[in-house]
Amino acid sequence: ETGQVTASPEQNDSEYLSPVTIGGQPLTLDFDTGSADLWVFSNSLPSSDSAGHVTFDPSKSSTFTPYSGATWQIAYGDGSSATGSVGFDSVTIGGVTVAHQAVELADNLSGAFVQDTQNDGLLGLGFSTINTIQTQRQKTFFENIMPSLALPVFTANLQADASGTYTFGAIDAAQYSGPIHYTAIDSSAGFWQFPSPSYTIGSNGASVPCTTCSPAIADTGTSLVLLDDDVVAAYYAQVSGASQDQSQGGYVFPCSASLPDFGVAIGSGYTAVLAGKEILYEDLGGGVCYGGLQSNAGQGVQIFGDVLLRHFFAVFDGGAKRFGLAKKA
Ligand SMILES: Cc1ccc(-c2noc([C@H]3C[C@@H](O)CN3)n2)cc1F
Repeated sequence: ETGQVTASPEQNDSEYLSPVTIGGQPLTLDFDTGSADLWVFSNSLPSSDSAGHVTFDPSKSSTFTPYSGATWQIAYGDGSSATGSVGFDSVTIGGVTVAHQAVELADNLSGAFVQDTQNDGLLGLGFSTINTIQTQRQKTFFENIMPSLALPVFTANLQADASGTYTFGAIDAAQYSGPIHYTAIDSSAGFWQFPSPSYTIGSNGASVPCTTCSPAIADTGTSLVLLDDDVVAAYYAQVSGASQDQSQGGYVFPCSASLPDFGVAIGSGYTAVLAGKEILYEDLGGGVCYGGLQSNAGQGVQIFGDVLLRHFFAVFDGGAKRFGLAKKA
């Protein structure tokens, strides 16, 4: 079987939200290839936290079964966090259903989630080695559905400031053109992780080998592209007027600045290039703009988020354990 759902951007394409039905209840979730928990706002949250959000009410689902004693607690790259209890229910995405999916019910979460009222929770599409359910971690929606899919894959066709698509079980030829450039992934850390051994700066920039570059992960749940400090410094050294602004939390530059193209290696065979203008992430006002390339704060992994992914058609191949990018159709 195959299924397809829309991916709708929030402001600044900061995240993409997709419709999911859980126990017959429709919710809007942030699909995140950088984590492996499926959690939702639930009616056990204080109303001060759930105001403005759609909440899942297990008592209204005829198919919900509690997983008594199980708990979960998760923290995200930006410091946001959530915790709660666990049950199992039927989860449907684009007509594709897992009957017995672990569903994590938030009964406590950090402010950023409360304020983000379009978002009713997250759906992890990483590997369940990083699922946080204790004492027995549970599989993701994709891991559960994979054996029933026509192809053991899902694709992300995110768009800049427009509605895109997640597709499960097929690589839709109508969504891309030319070859898909694959790299093998190492899922041992729970991510869609691959080496990124070089980068390019400028339209005819030579490829800079980067033997010390951290491996990269494809992360639909991260808005920006977070790079090793030496790489991001090398880029903004080419942008006149760029500086690191502590108050804004990263590199800013004059909105009128000329931005060089930037390319990152996807494994050793392909360099994904972003046009300079695609690196202007947000206009902060006063002629100051915030960059889409920022530091990974020495995390030891480079995070290729939506600023990169929204310019490509991305294939997450769970069968062959590989990740691929292609030009959009
Ligand atoms: C308010 C809010 C905060 C964070 C996130 C978030 N979702 O995915 C991720 C990245 C970072 C890494 O943790 C896994 N993928 N971050 C979503 C939110 F709605």
